[in-house]
Amino acid sequence: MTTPSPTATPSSGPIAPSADHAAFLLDFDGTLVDIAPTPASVRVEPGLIETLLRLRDRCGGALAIVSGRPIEQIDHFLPGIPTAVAGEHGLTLRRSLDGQEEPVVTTPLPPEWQSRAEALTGRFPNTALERKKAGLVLHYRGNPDAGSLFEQEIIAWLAGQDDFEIHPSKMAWEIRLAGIHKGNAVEALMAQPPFAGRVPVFVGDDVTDMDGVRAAKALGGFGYLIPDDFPTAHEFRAWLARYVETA
Ligand SMILES: O=P(O)(O)OC[C@H]1O[C@H](O[C@H]2O[C@H](CO)[C@@H](O)[C@H](O)[C@H]2O)[C@H](O)[C@@H](O)[C@@H]1O
Repeated sequence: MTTPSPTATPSSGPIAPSADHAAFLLDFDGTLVDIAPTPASVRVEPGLIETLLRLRDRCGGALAIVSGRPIEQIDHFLPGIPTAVAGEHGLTLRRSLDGQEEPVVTTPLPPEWQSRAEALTGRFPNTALERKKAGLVLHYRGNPDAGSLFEQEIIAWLAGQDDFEIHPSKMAWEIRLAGIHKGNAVEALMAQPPFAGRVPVFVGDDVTDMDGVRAAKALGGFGYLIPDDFPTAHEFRAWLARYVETA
């Protein structure tokens, strides 16, 4: 359990510990960047890199991105910015800027699911298949009518096995390893420097982020969701920009 720390309140919005006590663990899509038509088309807003670098500096390096995306995608959009990155909802972890991704032992995804998913997304225009280290995402933002059929198909593929689960995402269905969630990543990060001993502040926007919120609160910290606590991702980023100047 972390000891109580002074809180800082930027001119408006939720409270957070002062920067010399805080560790920030932030979601990417829908939080640091607005949701876009495709995963590749998200845009990092002008000023965000500067805010994150200042945040990392003010928090003694305790800045992590905890994303559903693979780590290399976070590196692409935020190169050299967060100290640590957890990818694929906590399956993968790199704890430091110059460190290596920690080795992961995964159950191999049954190859027939990949070919079934390719066939399925091939039947529906403007849908897409995203492959991860230990999972698949079937995106239907470009064709919302495909969503319920994707769900039914995936549920049928997964029947009779316990290694993988179906999870909802924003206009997407994801197959992931059972038991993997962002709460594990928050706990693992908070156990070691530069995060250990600080008060976690987790911010996200999606169902997958609720585990991060729960873990941060269980560690004596703060967990915030968009739109419950910040009306929009843009307003969260504006709050963060004010925080780095005042906290
Ligand atoms: O945990 P996050 O960092 O929020 O990542 C969650 C998923 O984000 C991506 O998909 C979502 O964002 C896309 C870009 O805005 C959007 O086009 C898509 O509809 C959303 O589902 C990413 O592709 C997934 O791998 C992440 O799990």
